[in-house]
Amino acid sequence: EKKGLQLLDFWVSPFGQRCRIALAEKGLPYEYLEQDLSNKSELLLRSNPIHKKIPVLLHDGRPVCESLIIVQYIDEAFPGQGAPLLPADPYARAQARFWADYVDKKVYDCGSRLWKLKGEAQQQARKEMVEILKTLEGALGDGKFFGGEAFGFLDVAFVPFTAWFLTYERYGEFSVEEECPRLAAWAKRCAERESVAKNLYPPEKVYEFVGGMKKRLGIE
Ligand SMILES: N[C@@H](CCC(=O)N[C@@H](CSO)C(=O)NCC(=O)O)C(=O)O
Repeated sequence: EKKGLQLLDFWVSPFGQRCRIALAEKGLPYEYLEQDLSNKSELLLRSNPIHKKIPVLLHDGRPVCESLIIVQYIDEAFPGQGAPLLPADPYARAQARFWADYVDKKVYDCGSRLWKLKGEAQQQARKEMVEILKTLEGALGDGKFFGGEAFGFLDVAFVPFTAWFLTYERYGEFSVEEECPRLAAWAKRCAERESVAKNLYPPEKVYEFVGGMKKRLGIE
């Protein structure tokens, strides 16, 4: 098997972007392998036979699956590289993992309902999304980052979704700036970091991608 790091990924995936940002924050070189999810490669199917999803990190040929697990693996497998992503204190680690799990449980699913559904169901998703973002803004408090002074694990877990805010705002007819000004400021702060700027796509590109998905799904 190949030595070093390969990342099986898909350009617009917020889950894959978590891994790209973590690798960049650690200064770790890796081979990026874009995957065709409509015609999955042998490599993807044998690297993640259970979920058959990206991202998958291959470390000296050994696969690590699930984006939050990959980010934590990177932190643990390369301790000397760059700053730690997870806090040292076990209680702080538990809190960071709690909120990363919250992001995983809430944001993507609610966001998908926001652009897939219509009428009452879409209104419900809009209400939920504003609630989710306000809750996350509460977790941020008046910190510079979710990790406090330092950009950390929870920032990595959530920041890819900031490229979807424009899409959520347009389909949900709300403004993140208005509803969650501190969260909007955090997103701008993160966007100034090279690891984020290099790995997120412009919100308009994400909006176009979602428009294409709606067409492919036959949702006008
Ligand atoms: N919990 C996982 C989710 C990955 C995922 O949804 N990957 C999608 C593309 S991004 O939306 C995927 O690979 N889908 C392919 C498929 O479902 O066939 C993680 O955090 O890594």
